[in-house]
Amino acid sequence: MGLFDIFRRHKKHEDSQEKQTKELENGSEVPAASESASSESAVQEAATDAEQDSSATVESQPQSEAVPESSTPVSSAPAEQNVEAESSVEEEMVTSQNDEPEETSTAESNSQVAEEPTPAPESEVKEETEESTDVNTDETVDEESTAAKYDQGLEKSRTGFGARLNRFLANFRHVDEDFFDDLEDLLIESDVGYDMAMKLSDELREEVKLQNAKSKQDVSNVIIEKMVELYDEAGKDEKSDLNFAKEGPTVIMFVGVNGAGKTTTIGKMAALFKSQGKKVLLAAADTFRAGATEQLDVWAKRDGVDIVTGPENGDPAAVVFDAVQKAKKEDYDILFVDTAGRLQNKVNLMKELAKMKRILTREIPDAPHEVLLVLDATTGQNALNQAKLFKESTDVTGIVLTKLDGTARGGIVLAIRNELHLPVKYVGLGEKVNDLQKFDASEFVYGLFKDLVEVN
Ligand SMILES: Nc1nc2c(ncn2[C@@H]2O[C@H](COP(=O)(O)OP(=O)(O)OP(=O)(O)O)[C@@H](O)[C@H]2O)c(=O)[nH]1
Repeated sequence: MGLFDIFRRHKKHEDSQEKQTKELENGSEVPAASESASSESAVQEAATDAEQDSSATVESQPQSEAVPESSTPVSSAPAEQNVEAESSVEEEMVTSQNDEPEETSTAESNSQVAEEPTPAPESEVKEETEESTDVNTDETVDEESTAAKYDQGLEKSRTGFGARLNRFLANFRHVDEDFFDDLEDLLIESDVGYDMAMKLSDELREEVKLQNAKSKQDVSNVIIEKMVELYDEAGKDEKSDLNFAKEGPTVIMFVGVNGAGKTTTIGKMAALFKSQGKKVLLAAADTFRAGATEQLDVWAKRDGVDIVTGPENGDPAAVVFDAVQKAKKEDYDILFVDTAGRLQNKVNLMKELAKMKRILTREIPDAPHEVLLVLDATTGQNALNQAKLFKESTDVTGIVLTKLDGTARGGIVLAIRNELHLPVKYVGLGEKVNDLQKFDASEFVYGLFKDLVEVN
């Protein structure tokens, strides 16, 4: 199954680093290790700079809003606005004029005014110049920094869930019923979920007997091995890679409750794809939460990507309409759509998301290519309950699990897979722009349990 391969790989790497450090202490040359360490710290510094820069960008926001309104429609080539020459961030701003983005699908055509696919409402399009790419866009995620990110981001869970399991195993005397009762409690308290905890404990009863595991190390290895096996099993048909359009723009919609980290995730993901040379457009379709558009706009400036915004409390579908038209006409590779996270009224949420999806599908038949649900890992069972509601409201295709660095109970990844059957595609391991990582189950297991598993 290869679980212990990653532990072996990391051990080999650590051993070789240790060897190099020793050699360095003894005065011999050590180029590779020191280089990788400094490149890692350079990325860290860049990210810190970005954090600092972001406040400056926020302050420059009013300036951008003072740009005169234009009547140039989005559908035409963007009209140039004479923005300050030294403003490297915002080169063009186009204001389009129609009122509602009607979204007359064939099914609805009787009840709706015929569609006029002219530019939508008061949406604004802000475009970034190449020079505006000021921070963090050249980050590439190599294997080593991925491992380091998981290592740092999961520290809290490792010293929470991992260490508790470690203590539990250090103190057990017999693998008896009490042992399994206590293990179930520990797993549930670590957000693994009730069903998963029961399943795990049932299977462990058999496995421990089968492998005749008695020592702490044997039992520990069996538990972790079984966790990974059940995790793999629960998601064998899941695809954790993002689904990209075969041609034309890839549209990724983000849903989730306020505060889960949607805006931050979009900002981080836009930086990541821009750094890979993709042409990225953001649609600020969360027009209901005060400040949501401005927050996304700050990310657009930081990342040096274009954004389509609408007025506060305006129709979010109008923004989506403008954005998808623009993405198509101007050959964007990726369109990220931020949506409002109102769960108070499931029917409204469902209608709102369905309306946006209809607009997208009408413009690009296989869009949206992904509907990513952003969940806050620190909210445990609540996050799972929210996920169930969103799943009932729209076709969610994957999860972005944010703030994993902020929870001491990383078991939620197992619960998501077992209860929701949705792939975790990305994880947030910190607040910095490069702390968003593609989900890697092996790195996750290693980051959580590296102190428990011993390999030769
Ligand atoms: N530590 C940590 N903080 C995060 C992560 N993702 C987001 N955050 C923080 O969580 C807070 C809320 O995230 P936002 O993106 O602002 O979420 P929001 O705008 O309140 O709500 P939505 O965008 O509607 O989800 C911000 O302070 C983010 O910096 C993460 O992976 N780790």
